[in-house]
Amino acid sequence: MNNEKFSIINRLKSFKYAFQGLKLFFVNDHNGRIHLFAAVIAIGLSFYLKLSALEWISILGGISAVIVAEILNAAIEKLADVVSPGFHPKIKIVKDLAAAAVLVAACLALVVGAIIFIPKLLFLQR
Ligand SMILES: Nc1ncnc2c1ncn2[C@@H]1O[C@H](COP(=O)(O)OP(=O)(O)OP(=O)(O)O)[C@@H](O)[C@H]1O
Repeated sequence: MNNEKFSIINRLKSFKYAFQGLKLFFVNDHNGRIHLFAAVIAIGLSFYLKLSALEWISILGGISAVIVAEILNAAIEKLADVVSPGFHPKIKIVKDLAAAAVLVAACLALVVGAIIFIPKLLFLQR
């Protein structure tokens, strides 16, 4: 437990650092930029297709799961590169597991997107 006195300034600083992390991810990280682009497309399509509240929740849930997984994956990769700059079989397992988390979230988001968008897009063309 932290015995430091509660300070609103320190809480605000934590937000500042978190936003610095977000900026690092979405501006400097290639995967982050790709995910931001995909999220913008999905949100744009959701507005265009006038999704219901439940459909919006599913799409936003999918987007956040992928972005959260990718941010944690990027953080783990950076930490692993400091801990072991050279090849290490255990670092391989750590990095592969972190990448697997992104893969699972991305596949599920893709399925959710397909279930919601495909019937609406097919219906639009008739
Ligand atoms: N230090 C290491 N020791 C062992 N295996 C590693 C190491 N670094 C990377 N690897 C292997 O290479 C794969 C890719 O690692 P890397 O850090 O390049 O991830 P990436 O997703 O390609 O990176 P980026 O996000 O920069 O594109 C890992 O999943 C792991 O199997």
